[in-house]
Amino acid sequence: MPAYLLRSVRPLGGDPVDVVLGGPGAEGTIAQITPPGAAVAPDGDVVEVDGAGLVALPGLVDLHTHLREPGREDAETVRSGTRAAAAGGFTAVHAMANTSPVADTAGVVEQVWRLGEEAGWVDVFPVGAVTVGLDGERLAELGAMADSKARVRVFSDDGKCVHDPVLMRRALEYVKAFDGVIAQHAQEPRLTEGSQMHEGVVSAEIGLAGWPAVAEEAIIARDVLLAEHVGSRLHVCHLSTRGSVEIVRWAKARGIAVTAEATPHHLLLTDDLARGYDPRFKVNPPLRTADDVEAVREGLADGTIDIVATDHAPHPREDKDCEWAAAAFGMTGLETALSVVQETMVDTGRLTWADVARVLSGAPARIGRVADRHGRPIAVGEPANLVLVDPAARRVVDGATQETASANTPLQGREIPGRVVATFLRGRATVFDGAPVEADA
Ligand SMILES: NC(=O)N[C@@H](CC(=O)O)C(=O)O
Ligand SMILES: [Zn+2]
Ligand SMILES: [Zn+2]
Repeated sequence: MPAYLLRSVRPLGGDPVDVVLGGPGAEGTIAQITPPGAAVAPDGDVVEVDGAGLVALPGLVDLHTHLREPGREDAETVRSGTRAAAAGGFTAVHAMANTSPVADTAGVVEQVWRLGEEAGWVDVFPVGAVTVGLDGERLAELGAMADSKARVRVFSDDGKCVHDPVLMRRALEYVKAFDGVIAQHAQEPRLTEGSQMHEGVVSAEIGLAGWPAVAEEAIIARDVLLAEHVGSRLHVCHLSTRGSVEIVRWAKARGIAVTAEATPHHLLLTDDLARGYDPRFKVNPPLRTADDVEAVREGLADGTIDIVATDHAPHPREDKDCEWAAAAFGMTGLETALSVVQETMVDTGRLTWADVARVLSGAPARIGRVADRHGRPIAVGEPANLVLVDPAARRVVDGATQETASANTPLQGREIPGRVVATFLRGRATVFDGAPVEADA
């Protein structure tokens, strides 16, 4: 593996520096950070990169990815999904548990973890299911998953809501023993029976069954109170409404240990897009109104929302190329997340690149309890997990040419800013010159 000498990159968008990754005695770590032109090439094989204009960020960490393996390898595999993650600038992803079989035992989470190690594109941290089979009836063996090789700390029935308040309470109590967190998919099931899109003016006009904001907000309100009552840690998945932002803001002011995520699509897109009945825009929770999008941006800017998580949800063509009501919920996001955050938050002046490093790397690593290895500062001696971004580039999204095995991007044909030029995982380039690099290449 060569060392890399990155000339004149801008860590967190700050002043240019030279950065050296790896070299004798510093394998896998950041070896030097110097004023531009002052870095000394290490002995041995060195690749020099002209980094003028490039922003360096710590490798991105996704707390919410669906890799679909085991069971739905027609939509994605650990290999294809993590290659897509590297292409998007990620060095770690948390893989959701709604696979087939469900990741509800030590055996399945270890299998997913091992597949991630073998693929080598990013570190894969399996999420464990809260309930057996995601059926919401019996707690899964959370302790066994925590103690397994996969060291699970994040537990979620994502795709489904843990709607029984007694089970939710027990799960919150149980994970305290190993510093775990329950990541809730907040969707009151009775209020969303048959729901197809956000309940509002557009759903009434086009005649699709509504998914009211209150179905999300009622669960978040209940869960922050449960987290307070038992003194445990709650994470709110893909929060999408103004009311949800307000509840989390209230809970944080009260000192409740709650964290929240927003997806790129809820930062950018609205329910108006359902008018064309194109199932690309069908997702859980649904795309909401422009006012909700504004509230989510405000929440991310003021720290109420801790992180951006992709909720990358690949689906094969036959589950998306059909009429709206029959189509699966979900959209891909790993390869466009950073660009959407740039467009909605950085280019609008609402977040700095240092903030982006926090919401897409530092904070998700802390919430997922992997901050000993990921989401670290860009400093000498730290693991060389980095992404180099060209914020001046523009590109047109095409699902057919992405690394993910599925084409259900909601941004098809759209021009977005920013491009990942290189991704480094412990000093190895997983992406170079904008293209994925096989480990043995
Ligand atoms: N977001 C989605 O619409 N779908 C996700 C499940 C989920 O995140 O709730 C999926 O697994 O396809
Ligand atoms: Zn979900
Ligand atoms: Zn999800």
